[in-house]
Amino acid sequence: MRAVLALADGRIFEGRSFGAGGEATGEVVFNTSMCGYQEVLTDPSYKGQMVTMTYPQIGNTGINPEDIESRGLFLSGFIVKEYMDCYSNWRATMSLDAYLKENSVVGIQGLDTRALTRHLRDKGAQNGIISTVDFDRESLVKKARAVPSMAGLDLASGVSCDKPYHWTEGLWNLETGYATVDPATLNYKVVAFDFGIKYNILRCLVDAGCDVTVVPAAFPAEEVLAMNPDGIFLSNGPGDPEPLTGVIENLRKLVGKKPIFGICLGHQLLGLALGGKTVKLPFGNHGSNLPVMDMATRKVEITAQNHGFAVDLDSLGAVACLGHENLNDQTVEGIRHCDLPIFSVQHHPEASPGPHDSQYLFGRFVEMMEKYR
Ligand SMILES: NC(=O)CC[C@H](N)C(=O)O
Repeated sequence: MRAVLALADGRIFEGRSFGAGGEATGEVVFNTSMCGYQEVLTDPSYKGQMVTMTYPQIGNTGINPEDIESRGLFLSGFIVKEYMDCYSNWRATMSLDAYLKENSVVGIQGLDTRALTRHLRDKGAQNGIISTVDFDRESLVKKARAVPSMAGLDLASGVSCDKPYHWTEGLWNLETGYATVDPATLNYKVVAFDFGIKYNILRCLVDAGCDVTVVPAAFPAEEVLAMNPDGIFLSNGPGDPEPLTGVIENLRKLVGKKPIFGICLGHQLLGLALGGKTVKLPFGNHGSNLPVMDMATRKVEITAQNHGFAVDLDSLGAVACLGHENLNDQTVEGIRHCDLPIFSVQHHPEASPGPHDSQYLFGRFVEMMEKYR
C-alpha cells in the first residue's frame, strides 16, 4: 500500500506502508543506531516524534518480549529504508510490522532515508506527516505545517506514572534473563522522578545497589524528603524542559538537601532548577555511536543519545561546570555542581540500545550517596 511522508518545508517522500495505516504527525528526527530498534520504539522520550532509522534494513530480528523500555510505544511514526518481514532471532515472537499494527504506530518504508537524513541535517528537524489515505501534496504539507512545534510543549506529564512504585529488577544476562534482586541486598535508598523513565535506568540503579522508588513527575519535594532517601534521580523524558515550570520549582526545593543525579530531560530540568537555560538544537543527537569526553578523567566514551534540547553552560554562571562534552558538536553533555553533590548527563549511560561505556556513572552516583549520607 502506498504511503507518503510530507515535511513542513514542502519536501515529499514517496514510500510504502508498513505497521498501522492512516495518518500520523510529529517532529521528524533521525536515529543513527545500527541495532536496537525495539528499545528505540519503547523509549518514552520519542513522544511527539517520528523516528527515521539511518541503518538501512530494519525488522531483521523481529520483536521479543524482553527488550522493552517502558509500558508502551509513545512515538507517532516510524520511517525506514527497507523493512524486513522475514525476521530471525532466538528470542523473537512477532514481526515488527505486527508490533506496530498492534500498537497503532504508522510506519513508512521504501523511501530514501539517506536523502531525508541529509535534508534534516541541512534544514533542521521539522514537523511532518505520514499518510496512507491522503496523497494530495498541498493538503499534506498544510497538515504538516499545522502541527504544533515541539518547543514549548509539556509532553513529560503525559507519560509519567500515576502513582509511586517500587522497582527490583536488575540487568539482563544470557543465562537467567532479567535478574530478580532481593531488596534486602540493596543499600542505597533512591527516589526516582519519572518524566518518561526507561526501564534500563532502573535496572542499572538496582545493579549498582539502589533500592528504587519511582514517583510521578509532580510528586511533592516535601514528600520526597519525608521518605529520607540517600539520593534523588531525575529521569529522561519527552519534549521541551522549559514549560515544566511546576517540576522545576519542585526540584529547586531538593537542591542542597540530597545528592542528585539526572539523565537527559532530568539533566536539562536540573540545569533549569539551578537557574540556567536550555536551547533547542537544529537536529539534536539521536543514536548510539556518539563520542563524549568525561572532563574529570579526560576519558572518551561512546554513548547512546536521544535529545533535541541542550543546557546552555554560560547561563549557569559559577553554579555548575562542564562535566562531560559531546566531541561531535561540543554540546554540554553533562554538568557538575561546583559545591554540592549534584551531577547530570545529557546522554544515556543505561544504553538500551547502545554501548555500555558510560555505565560507571551509576557507580559514581552511589559513591556520592555513600560519601554524603
Ligand atoms: N531522552 C530525553 O530525555 C530527551 C530530552 C528532551 N526531550 C530532548 O529532546 O532534548
